[in-house]
Amino acid sequence: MSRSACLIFNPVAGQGDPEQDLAIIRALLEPEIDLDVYHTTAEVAADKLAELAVKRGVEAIIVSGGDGTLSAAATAVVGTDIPFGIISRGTANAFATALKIPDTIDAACQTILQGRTRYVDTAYCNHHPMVLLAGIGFEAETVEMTDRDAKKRLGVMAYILAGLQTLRNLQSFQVQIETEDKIISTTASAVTVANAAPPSSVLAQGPAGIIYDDGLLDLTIVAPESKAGAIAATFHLLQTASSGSPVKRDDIGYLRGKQFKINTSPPQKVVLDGEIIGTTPIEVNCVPAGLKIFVPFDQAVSSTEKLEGLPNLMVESKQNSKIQE
Ligand SMILES: Nc1ncnc2c1ncn2[C@@H]1O[C@H](COP(=O)(O)OP(=O)(O)OP(=O)(O)O)[C@@H](O)[C@H]1O
Repeated sequence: MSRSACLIFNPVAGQGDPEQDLAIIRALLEPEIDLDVYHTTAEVAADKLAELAVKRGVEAIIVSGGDGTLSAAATAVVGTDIPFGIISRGTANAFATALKIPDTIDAACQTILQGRTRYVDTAYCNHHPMVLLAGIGFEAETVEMTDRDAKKRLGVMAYILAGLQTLRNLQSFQVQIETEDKIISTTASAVTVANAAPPSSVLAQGPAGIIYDDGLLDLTIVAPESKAGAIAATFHLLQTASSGSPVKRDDIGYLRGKQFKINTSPPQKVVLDGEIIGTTPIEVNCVPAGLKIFVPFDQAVSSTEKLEGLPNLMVESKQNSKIQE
């Protein structure tokens, strides 16, 4: 057998039968990959298991669980250059969707077997590694209201019900956002800094498309003046995200940058990749190409460079001499 990997498996994630899920994963992967399987427990989380795997110098790390498990494991793999395989078995599967990885066990395993990898950006938020997004305000309140029991019973509906409940008590706050070249002050109900985001993360969808390998973060400010305005703004974000056009409402703003320092008055809860990490202030810094993930063959890899066609082009490698004309 030529390939090996550490498989980190959360036995309580999602609504499926974990024993059956693991049997399917093993049946699909083990003919080609020598798997070393570790289960997460209530005490030993996926980040600890991934950290130990990195220390052992494994060839690849494959993680199977919900968004919490995938994000936690990814934090230990950021910056290591160890390929990261994603087998999503959660409620929302935002992690896989944001990174355009299939979210069925079968297709996710095929993606890993194909062995194609690409680099994606990550970020640090107050020194915590971040793959998807940091949400201030509305999103953090919604996540806090959605418990594991509700998710088991209701699935994604649990988030929607919690969202509606939060909307009923919609709070706005003063926010100050410092970028590399400006300081912005406004009133908002939600501020979201996204490295990557699935379409379902509506509050992150200010710009037309979030690019996860451009070395930049996308910040969206949602500042409705009433509950009716909040519903209209959310609907507008849904529409513009699906049509790929930028937002056009006065109560929604967005900008891109390599880093953001954000403070609010009063302090607001912060959710980072699905987990509450504390309250504002936060500082978020992009880490270009921080994570190497297995991706499907049909995923278009956007080019990071285009030089061909330029007049009198000559490109020289710094090690060798001229390599392209
Ligand atoms: N063996 C276990 N027993 C109890 N809890 C566990 C165990 N393994 C992991 N956990 C807990 O599972 C949580 C992570 O769950 P995860 O997010 O992967 O699944 P989910 O909640 O079903 O999915 P989603 O986040 O997509 O809704 C962590 O809080 C972790 O402490």
